[in-house]
This record gives sequence, structure tokens and C-alpha cells, in this order.
Amino acid sequence: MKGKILIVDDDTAHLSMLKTVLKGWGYKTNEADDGSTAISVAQDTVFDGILMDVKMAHVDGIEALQEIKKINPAIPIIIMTAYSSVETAVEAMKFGAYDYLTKPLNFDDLKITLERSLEHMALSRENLSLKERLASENCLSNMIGSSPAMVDLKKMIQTIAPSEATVLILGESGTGKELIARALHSCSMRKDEQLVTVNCAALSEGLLESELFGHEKGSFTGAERKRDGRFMQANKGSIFLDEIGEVPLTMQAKLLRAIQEREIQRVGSDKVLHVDVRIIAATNKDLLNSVKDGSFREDLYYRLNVVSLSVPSLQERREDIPILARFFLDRHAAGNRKSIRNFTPTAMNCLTGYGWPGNVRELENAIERAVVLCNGNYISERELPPALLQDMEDNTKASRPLAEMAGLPLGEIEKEAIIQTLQKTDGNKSEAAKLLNITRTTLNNKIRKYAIL
Ligand SMILES: Nc1ncnc2c1ncn2[C@@H]1O[C@H](COP(=O)(O)OP(=O)(O)OP(=O)(O)O)[C@@H](O)[C@H]1O
Repeated sequence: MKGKILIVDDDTAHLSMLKTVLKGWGYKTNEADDGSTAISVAQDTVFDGILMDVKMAHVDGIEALQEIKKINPAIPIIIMTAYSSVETAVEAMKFGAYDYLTKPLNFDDLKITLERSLEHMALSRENLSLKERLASENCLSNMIGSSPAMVDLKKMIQTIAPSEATVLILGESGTGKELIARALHSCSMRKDEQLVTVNCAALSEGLLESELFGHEKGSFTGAERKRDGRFMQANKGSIFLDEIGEVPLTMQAKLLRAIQEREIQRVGSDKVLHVDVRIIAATNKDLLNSVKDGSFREDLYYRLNVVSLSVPSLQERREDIPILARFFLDRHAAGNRKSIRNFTPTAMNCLTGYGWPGNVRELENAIERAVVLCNGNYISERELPPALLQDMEDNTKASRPLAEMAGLPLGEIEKEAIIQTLQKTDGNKSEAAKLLNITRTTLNNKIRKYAIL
């Protein structure tokens, strides 16, 4: 099927002739014998194009064209007009007709014009979807990472951002949770409104309530005038509740009401205010554990956890270290007006070999420092924080040379890797598991299997 065309003509013989011709060319058709029928059919059915007579008894073609364009501005409408009334055709073009054909119709012209109009429509659609894709890619453009975990995360952000769902972002400190909250907001329908951020850990219990919900004048010492809270400031936009796991229990009930009912009350006021906000929260805590030990309300946890996004630690996506490093090098070199080209291979080895317990934030800080210290064209290991260099030296010292390992059974190599990693972490299994990119349970199983320790 080439496309679905609505034919509008009050001359029934002409209408049925056009229907036969178009069907013969592979089009699907619907018919209307006056302008008002055409408008109501176009309201209910999606067409790829419309072929419309101008002179009709009730609502004429020009009027119908204007109404249909209001319903679907992109639809190509081809006007059919008598040779004697070309001015009408010009008028139709002014109102957005795609083209006009004079009657009696020349079928070759009709065929070509129809095909061209449909191609035009397909191109506009493609253009629109490209624009939409570009816009959503743009809002993710400062989120660097091409590891499978980051690719999945970005896809998930694109999928859930346009919804109104509450999102809970989970991940270690410095993994980019705030960056993700920003991407969620800027890929959403609310992007033109504000994204208001609240760091729930930074405020005392008393201050947090007034910060979130606002206060009335005189409601507490120091409240000299009435003030809107962050929820009200975020009205129509989004609110990002960072470190949600730190909200004290007494505040959690009020927060639950705000999230569940979108209702808030200023401190010192009985008036219930309604807010329209998208909620994004983040934590580096294991909230389920907090639920179990009674420090976090279960109902609030489930309200927040409508969609959750787990952000991998940098250790879990080591392959992203070189591009992140390059990205931060460019950013900070530009900021410091330096023309540093790259890292020396040893410096890059240091970067990729380090554990980055502080995740992307630690990496960015290390590179910013190196940029400031660097006087040449390349950042060397000397400009990197001493911990990285120490780490590399320890590794080199402790390591059994690769040549010695060649030819050993894989199990032996694995055992050696575990022993060396445990030495490096002073026997700390959680840290060793992280470095080895396995879970603590898997590490324990392997320790038992190889009778290590
Ligand atoms: N994928 C990434 N691409 C580029 N920059 C990143 C990425 N992830 C994190 N960053 C940068 O690292 C720094 C820390 O990120 P962010 O503040 O979002 O982390 P966080 O998880 O919210 O940390 P915390 O839990 O401590 O609040 C920021 O400067 C951020 O721009």
C-alpha cells in the first residue's frame, strides 16, 4: 500500500472515477462528498494526503483545507480546480495547500503530484523524528561513557525521561547521580521549567522542613518574612532530592504526603497547597537496608522507587576511564587556557590501573589538578596525585611478571590475581572484590576454592 488518501469531491461520478484510478495505483482511499464531511473524517482518521475539489455545495474546499490544517498542519492537500478559477488555487496555496491541479485532470500530473506530496510528507516526518532524536541526544551529550553499562543507562534515561514517573537514582558517591537527574529533567516535557535541587543531608531537621515546604512569617525565630519552599519553586518543573536516605524519620511522613498527594503545607500554616512537580531522588545508601533497620519508611521507599536507575561505579566500567579522562582534560585545559594535547602512556596506565573509590568525581579532580600543574603538551604521571603513582609502583613490585604466568593454568593465574589484589587492599575483601570487578560473595567462594588466607 502506497498511502491512504482522502478524496473530497461533490461530483459523485468524478469521485468514484478518482477512487478507481487511485486504487489502481496502489493507494487506499476514503471518500467525502463535501467539505464538512471531509473535516470530520480527517478528525477521526490519519491520512497520508488529501485530494480536494474547491467548489463544493456546503463547505467549500478552501474552508475545509483551513480546518483540516488546524487538525493536522503537516498533511499535504492537493486542490483540484477548474482552469477558469486559478485565483482560487492561488488562495488555496496561501492557506497551505501542497499543490493544485486543474480540471479536467491530467492523470500523469496527478500521479506525479501525489507521489511527490507523499515523499514530502515522509521527509518531514523523518526530519521531525531526527530533530527529536537530536534533542534527546543533546541532553545526554555531557554524560560521557560508551561502556555497555553506560549505553544501557542512557537508553533507559531516554525511555523514562518523558514520563512523569518518580525516579530513584542509586549509586556510589561521585558516580554522576546529579548529572543523571539533570539529564532526566532536560530530556523531559518539563525541560523549560526549573529543576530545583535539594541536598537533604546538608540541612538540619528543622531547616529541612522549611527549605522543602516554605514557612509563614514569624513561624520560628528568624522567619522574618513568608517564604516559598523548594517544592513550590519547582512547581511545573522537577525537584531533585539528593541524599534522600539522610532525611530524618520525622520528616519522612511529610515528604511522603508531598510525593503521594503533591500536597504541602508551609511551616506555621494550615493551608494545604497543591504542587505540580516531577520527583527525582538519589541516594548512595542501601535504602532497603535502612527500611529493614527502621530508619527509612517502607511506604516512602516504594513511593520513590517507581523506576530506579542504578549507576555503575567507575570500577565497574573501567573501559570508560580513557574517554572520561580525555573529556576532563579538554574541559579543564580550556578553562585554564592551556593547550595540553594528551596523557603520556605511563600517565594513562596510572589512570586506568587505579581503583577510583571516589568514582568520576575523583577522576575529574585528579585531572583538573594535573592540568593546573602541567607545563608541557602532555600530562605525565608526575602531575597525577601521589596515590595513583604509589598504586602503580605497588602493582609493579608485587606483580609476578606476566612472562612468568604465561603457560600457567588459568586457575593459577586467577589465584595469583586474587592474592595480589588482597595484598593491595590490605586484606579488605570488599575493596578487593571491587577491584576485581566481582561480587564479595564470588570473591569469598574463590578464596575458599583456592584455599587462600
Ligand atoms: N558520565 C559522566 N560524564 C561526565 N561527567 C561526569 C559523569 N559522571 C559524573 N560526572 C562528573 O563527576 C562529578 C560528580 O558527579 P555527580 O555530582 O553527578 O555525582 P553524584 O553521584 O551525584 O555524587 P554524590 O553522591 O556525592 O552527590 C560532576 O562534576 C559530574 O559532572
